[in-house]
Amino acid sequence: MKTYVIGDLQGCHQQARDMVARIQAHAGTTELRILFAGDLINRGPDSLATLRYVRQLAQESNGRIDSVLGNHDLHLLAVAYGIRPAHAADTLDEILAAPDRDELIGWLRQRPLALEADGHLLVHAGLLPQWDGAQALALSAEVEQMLRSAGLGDFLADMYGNQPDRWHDSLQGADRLRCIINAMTRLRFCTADGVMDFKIKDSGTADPASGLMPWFDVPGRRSAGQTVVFGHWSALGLIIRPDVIGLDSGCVWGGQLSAVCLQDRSLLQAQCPEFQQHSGKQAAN
Ligand SMILES: Nc1ncnc2c1ncn2[C@@H]1O[C@H](COP(=O)(O)OP(=O)(O)OP(=O)(O)OP(=O)(O)OC[C@H]2O[C@@H](n3cnc4c(N)ncnc43)[C@H](O)[C@@H]2O)[C@@H](O)[C@H]1O
Repeated sequence: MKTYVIGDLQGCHQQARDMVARIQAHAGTTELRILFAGDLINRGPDSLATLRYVRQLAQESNGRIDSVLGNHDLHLLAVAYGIRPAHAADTLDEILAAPDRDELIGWLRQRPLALEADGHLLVHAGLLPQWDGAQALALSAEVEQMLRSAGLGDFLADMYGNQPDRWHDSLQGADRLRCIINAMTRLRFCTADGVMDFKIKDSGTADPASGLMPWFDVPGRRSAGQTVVFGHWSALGLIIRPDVIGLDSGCVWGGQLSAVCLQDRSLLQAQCPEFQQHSGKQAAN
């Protein structure tokens, strides 16, 4: 069995199809598992086709193809439930108007926030330093139970916000779920104590004086013994280390779509058209 993880697609349908075909060729006759790092949709040109494609792959795969949820996937749920207005930059209208919208949304809300695969832990954004892999999976399951429940609409109204910005085991209710979601789908930087920052998005580094560091560089983080695979951080770009694999190399921003084989760390990359101009580039112009 070979397991490949593909980074953030963000509605880049053709690039997704091409990457899956390359993975199939790369794996040859070996049995294959394909996981997506979340943010299947939004910002890119073809969110509807991308969501339909990944859902169909997953449904035909007998559990061997799946995706974790990203912040843009959760945003689609909130817009579809009428909780949040769409942003001007969203490219979600086709999904919202699609005849199979309910099936697509129904599939999306069944997806996990975290997955274990071949000793690796997959999550869209990050983990707080207090969590080991087992606790992260248990906390993900708490959110999944809510997303699949009849209370989803009410919860989505409570999902937004940056507080509480740190974990405590005693957190309860919407605060607890929001903290888990913010870490697993939005986190980039935090302090050594795990206080989350959501302001810095367009950089791979923070001012050292701020006390902020990438979540995966927090000394003594409890998940360090297991390789964590994540996406979300396009300004950081591809990172492959023994303890972390970061796979958002800016597909939708004119970068690459990246995929990695977890067994041997083979890297597959494809250059993508510039569907959106990123903030770093605008600042340089
Ligand atoms: N609890 C909660 N609270 C609030 N919102 C919640 C939420 N739960 C879910 N959400 C949802 O989250 C959604 C997204 O929020 P946003 O706030 O828009 O998301 P983001 O951090 O910009 O993340 P994104 O996933 O787009 O990151 P990327 O690295 O590609 O892009 C990040 C930036 O990097 C820049 N960038 C990309 N590549 C770069 C490069 N090479 N150099 C410099 N900058 C670059 C881009 O211009 C971009 O500005 C919202 O719609 C919201 O609804």
